[in-house]
Amino acid sequence: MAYRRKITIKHSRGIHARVAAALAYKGSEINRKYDVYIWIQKTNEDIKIPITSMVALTTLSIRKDDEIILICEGERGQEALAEISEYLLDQIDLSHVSADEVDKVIDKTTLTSEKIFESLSNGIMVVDENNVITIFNRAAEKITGLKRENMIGYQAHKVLEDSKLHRVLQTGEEMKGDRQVIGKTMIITNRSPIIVEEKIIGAVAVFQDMSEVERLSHELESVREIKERFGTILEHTHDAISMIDEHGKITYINPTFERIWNVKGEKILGKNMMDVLPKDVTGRVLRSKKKELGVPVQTAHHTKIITNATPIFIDGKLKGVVSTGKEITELQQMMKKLKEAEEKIEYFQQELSRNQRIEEAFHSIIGSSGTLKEVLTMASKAAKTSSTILIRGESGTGKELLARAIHQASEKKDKPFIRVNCAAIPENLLESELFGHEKGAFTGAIKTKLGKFELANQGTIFLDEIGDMNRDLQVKLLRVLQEREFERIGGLETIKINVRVIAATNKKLEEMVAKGIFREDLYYRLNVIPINLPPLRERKGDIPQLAEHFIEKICKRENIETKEITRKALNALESYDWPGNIRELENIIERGLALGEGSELCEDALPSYIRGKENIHSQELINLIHDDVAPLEVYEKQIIQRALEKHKTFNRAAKALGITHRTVALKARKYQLIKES
Ligand SMILES: Nc1ncnc2c1ncn2[C@@H]1O[C@H](COP(=O)(O)OP(=O)(O)OP(=O)(O)O)[C@@H](O)[C@H]1O
Repeated sequence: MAYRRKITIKHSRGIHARVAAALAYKGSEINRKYDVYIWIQKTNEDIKIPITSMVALTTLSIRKDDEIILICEGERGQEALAEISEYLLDQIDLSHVSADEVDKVIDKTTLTSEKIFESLSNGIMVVDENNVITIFNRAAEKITGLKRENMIGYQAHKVLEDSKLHRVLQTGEEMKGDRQVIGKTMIITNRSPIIVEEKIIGAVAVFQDMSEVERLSHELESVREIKERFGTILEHTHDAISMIDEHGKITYINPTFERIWNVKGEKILGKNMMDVLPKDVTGRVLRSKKKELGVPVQTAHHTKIITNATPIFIDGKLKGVVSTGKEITELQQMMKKLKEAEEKIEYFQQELSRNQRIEEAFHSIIGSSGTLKEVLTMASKAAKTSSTILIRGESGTGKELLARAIHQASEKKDKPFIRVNCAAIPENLLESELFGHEKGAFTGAIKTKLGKFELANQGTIFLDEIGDMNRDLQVKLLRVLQEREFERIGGLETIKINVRVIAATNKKLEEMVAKGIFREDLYYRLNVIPINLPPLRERKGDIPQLAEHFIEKICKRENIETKEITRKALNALESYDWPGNIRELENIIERGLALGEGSELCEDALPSYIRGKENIHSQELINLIHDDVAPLEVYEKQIIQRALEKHKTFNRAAKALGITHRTVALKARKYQLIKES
């Protein structure tokens, strides 16, 4: 029960410090006596102050004739109010109060104030009206790094350079939020005058160390920035993200989550996840406190997602669960696309390296005539397979060169390329050359020898002049082509091989087959991919390019300066028929470079039979006194031609030349001296 009473203060100086002390003393006496609690309130203010608090009473600044309300709680409040009112209205005769009692109250109040000052974390510096420091608390020492004994009793502006309290004393105006740096510390200071009875009796500065606040504000700023950034990421990611707190309440879901689960944030935020979306994994993780990764979940839309849910612990305490979910369909599509892209890349890489390999391999074959182009296209296609190839063409047309290029362009390029010239090896040795022999297999076989087929295993064997192989060997070769196996001469072991066969000939195999010289079955086995290299006379357009190529090649080899070929010389080369084909052209160029003088390869450096091809028929056949020596075939052709012109029939021409009728016929056909019917 509270009792109230309004009274007017009559004391001439209002409730000043000593009156407040006396009143506080009296108030506590009455409180005890009647077992009550008394407050004082100014009529126009809300705040009520316990009567026992001297400092608080003085802060009310109650003057003479001010109205106050006395409030008393307690059963005997009426009596207590009567006694304290009487005391107050009596004008508080201070002479009746023992100085000792008042001093006690003042002491207590002063000590309390000091304790308060000391325990404040803000620095406090008080000066009197002369700007002499009277209070400098511990926090002030700590913040400014200055010692109290060097401050108290000294004028503030003398010991603290930046102190502005003297200005406050002069103006009586407050200075708020003044920032200053003392040492390395940022300090914010509020300064106020202390005014008693309208007189400035001092000033107080309250300062606060802002370094920590600044640091915290920076930290807060960074945290805010991070929050903003993560917020943006979360809002825009394609993953469904949700968070629940430790009670299972939904605290966050992002737009993808809303879409995938067909929910609206404003409807489910704050609700329990288990109630709203029981299929979601987060509830389970909240209970188990263990993360779950890669959990397939079927959402409302029949969309399958893969969810990862992780509990969040802060200082060891479970604070909630965060989950991320990715649509499987999207994932699967991405995987599919990735796989397709990988396959494509692999394919293109293979194609690229294969094409590069083929291009490089065929780079050494010069010529751009249509016929050669066709041959190269065919050969590059054949290179991609492992089929047997039969290269046809006159001597010197580049059969071996092409065979090597095919090998280089093929998958087997890093494996051996073995060449066997079937015409150059005596018949009785060819078998052992091709298939090898065991030690003691025949006289002279002193040790086991590997054949060329074994050496070429995994690679390519080039059987040059295949038309010169005898029938027995043809059988054995046929078996290798069919079965991919053979035995060494004198050996029992069957040797398996994986070899690409490229055969070459300048012979007319079809005729040989017809005559029974060449096995038909072998012919078909070899002729899987036929490639015909045209003679040079049928692609004369390639001559300038070839000539240039050989000039460059030879000059480089001989370390001499490259020469240009004159138009006349080229004309001469182009008018010649080249029975020895490109090999012959290469030789002529080499000879011309060796014999010719000057910076150009001129017509003079060419042999006379090439220079004067137009007059060949009218020329003396062979003039060996001249330094020009042509390939044997050139002379042979001319001799046969002459003999036939003179003797008309093969028989008589043969007799005149001292060779058989058959040889004359063969040569005449070879040099196209007769019309084939
Ligand atoms: N198109 C070409 N470009 C550059 N050089 C070539 C070309 N054709 C052939 N040659 C060169 O001509 C010479 C003869 O070629 P290759 O030995 O390949 O002919 P071949 O037809 O195998 O001859 P043979 O039947 O007499 O064995 C080689 O030096 C070769 O490098």
